[in-house]
Amino acid sequence: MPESVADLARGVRERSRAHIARAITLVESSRPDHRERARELLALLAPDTGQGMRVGISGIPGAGKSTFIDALGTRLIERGHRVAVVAVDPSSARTGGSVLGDRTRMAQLTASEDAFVRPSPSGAHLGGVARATREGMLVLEAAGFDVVLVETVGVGQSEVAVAEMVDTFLLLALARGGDQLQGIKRGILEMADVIAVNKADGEHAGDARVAARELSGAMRLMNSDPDARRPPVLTCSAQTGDGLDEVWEAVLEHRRWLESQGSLHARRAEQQREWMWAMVDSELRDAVRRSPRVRELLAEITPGVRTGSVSAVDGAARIIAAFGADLAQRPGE
Ligand SMILES: Nc1nc2c(ncn2[C@@H]2O[C@H](COP(=O)(O)OP(=O)(O)OP(=O)(O)O)[C@@H](O)[C@H]2O)c(=O)[nH]1
Repeated sequence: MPESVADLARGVRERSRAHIARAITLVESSRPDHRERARELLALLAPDTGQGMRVGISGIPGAGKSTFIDALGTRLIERGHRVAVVAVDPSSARTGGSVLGDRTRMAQLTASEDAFVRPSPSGAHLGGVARATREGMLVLEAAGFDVVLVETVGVGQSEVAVAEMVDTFLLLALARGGDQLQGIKRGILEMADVIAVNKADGEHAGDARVAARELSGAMRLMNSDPDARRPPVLTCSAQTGDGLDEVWEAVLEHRRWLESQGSLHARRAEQQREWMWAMVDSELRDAVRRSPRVRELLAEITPGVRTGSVSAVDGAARIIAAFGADLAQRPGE
């Protein structure tokens, strides 16, 4: 007999690590009966969510994300915070195991009672992974974690998914020889609320300062509106701890700026609305793929779509019609 959802919710609120882990496993599952229980659980926990500071942390592999999160998280715990780390890494589906949020990469945090480090959920498509991470974040907020760090790799669409679930988006950059912007996509710079050039230590300290100045200049060029907020570009060393307090102060500063404009509330309200539609998209997509008529039709038309004898437009219209026919027959589905 599985434990009741009410017991699970109580355990989460009482901060039992075993309950928290089971609750996150439940919200990560895509099985329809688990989804039903997850919805009930999230409804019970809803009054205790939302109070966390949600901070996204992005950077190309090797930028030092895990070292940074370990060091920053440890400092925040020393100041009395409780820190959760979650991740969005759809590539973990391919490797069969998650890279981000790996326990061994955040040794200090993992050992702390006031931290909870959860690897990226695995999943075939980004929408499902992002849903699971977002719901995991809500569970952790209900368990009293007041800082939630959401880690992601600095490539592709996962940054967008993370930006849509956090209050502040922090980009960790690296100083490189020559063109400092190399490897950082413009779209990611545009999403950044705070930028920190990491590994500003030893012989590289000077390079990091140059890179920070160049990035700062690039941000000015990207947005010429004199009234626009420009993300600060700082330098830090996750290894020595230099600059970490300043980076956190910049995160808090961004938060105060959002609050002063009423934008924190507006940002979250907009995220909720977009989130609702993302769920509709993802659940519809799953329902269409489960529909028996659609499955039959797919077997019939997919070879033709590949060779071009059935156009993609025509194929899509027939899939939707087949799904509609299934729905009409079984309105409860
Ligand atoms: N010198 C220096 N090295 C650092 C710093 N931060 C991280 N590193 C080193 O950089 C390497 C990559 O750091 P990680 O924290 O694993 O980087 P990551 O961005 O999580 O990288 P992936 O695991 O590939 O996603 C490790 O060898 C770290 O020891 C720093 O501030 N200074």
